Amino acid sequence: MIEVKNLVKRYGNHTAVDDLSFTVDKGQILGFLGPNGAGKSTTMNIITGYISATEGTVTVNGVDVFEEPEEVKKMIGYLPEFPPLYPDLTVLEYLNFVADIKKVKRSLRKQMVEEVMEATKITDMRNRLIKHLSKGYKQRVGLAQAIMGYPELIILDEPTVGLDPKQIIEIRELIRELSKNHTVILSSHIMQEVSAVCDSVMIIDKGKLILQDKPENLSMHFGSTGGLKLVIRGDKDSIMKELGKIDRITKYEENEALEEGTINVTVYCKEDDDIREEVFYSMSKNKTPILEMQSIRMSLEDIFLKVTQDNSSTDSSNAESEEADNNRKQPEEIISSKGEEEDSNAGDL
Ligand SMILES: Nc1ncnc2c1ncn2[C@@H]1O[C@H](COP(=O)(O)OP(=O)(O)OP(=O)(O)O)[C@@H](O)[C@H]1O
Repeated sequence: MIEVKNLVKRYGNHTAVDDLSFTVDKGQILGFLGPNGAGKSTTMNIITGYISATEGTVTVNGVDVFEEPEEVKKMIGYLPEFPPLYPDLTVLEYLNFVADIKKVKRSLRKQMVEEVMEATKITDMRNRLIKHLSKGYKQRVGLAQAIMGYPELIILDEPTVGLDPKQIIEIRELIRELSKNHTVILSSHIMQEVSAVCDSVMIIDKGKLILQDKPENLSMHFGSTGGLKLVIRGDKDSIMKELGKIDRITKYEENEALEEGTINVTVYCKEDDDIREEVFYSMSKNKTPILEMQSIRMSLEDIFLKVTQDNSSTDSSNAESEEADNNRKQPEEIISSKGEEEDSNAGDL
């Protein structure tokens, strides 16, 4: 469905997106995860045709974003970080306006507006001015404009930012619902969020892809934390003496044994070391069988913290520039000029 190849975006000598390649299959929800300034919004803005790339290609259903931006835009619904809403319009007026801009056929318009309001659960708010809606409802209206015209691909930039926990759950449910008929890419800096909603997670840091996998597989890529939980049958002194001969073990922690005649012990080694085989052969030679062996894996939060910490040393390069602020357009500019305009300030950093 989407193929991003060797994408690069430079602002002067600052590289916001650095040789990024990935694919998203039809019907998938891809979570785009990374700390502030990782390059999530920039990548999304390029996919939607809102800004240009310095290098690389992006195709949606085989259509090149840079060669046929209009075609691609028809396939994409976009909820930017700051949704393009008009506070002085009612929900219904606004959605009719969006349908108009998206060139929804007149004969289909009334029904589609009703369906979209139904899907995003805002029908009851149809006659309310947008400025009088809560943040959660405004976000739903933002989602409604993104799905108007039923694009195949929906891109959501930080869709739950600033919402309270109840609203967050509701928006996540909505996103899951949407994925039944659409391919969804959503960005977030909250690990919990992407693991709760997405089929696949991509972690980016400083514009580079760190990894892409299913949420449940993420920890595997980071290996163990250097810890190995063991249940071993046999004499405690003999086991501890044997383990003591393994130089690569840096620390032991004895836990309460749950089974008679066994010991529970956690052994630690350096983070990038793997002592499983050595422990196995050592205990085998000692004739003290290992009944259980479990690597202590990083939690999703640990992984994200690791990525974030690694990134923090380069914070100065991620400082929001004046240019970035200037780049944030007013709602009407976003709707009318999305993708049609080159990021004219690029290169002046
Ligand atoms: N118009 C611009 N001019 C100069 N630098 C920019 C511009 N837009 C973005 N950047 C820089 O590019 C980098 C990536 O920014 P981007 O907004 O894509 O990150 P992000 O992952 O979406 O972050 P956040 O979670 O904070 O929104 C940052 O260092 C940012 O300051």
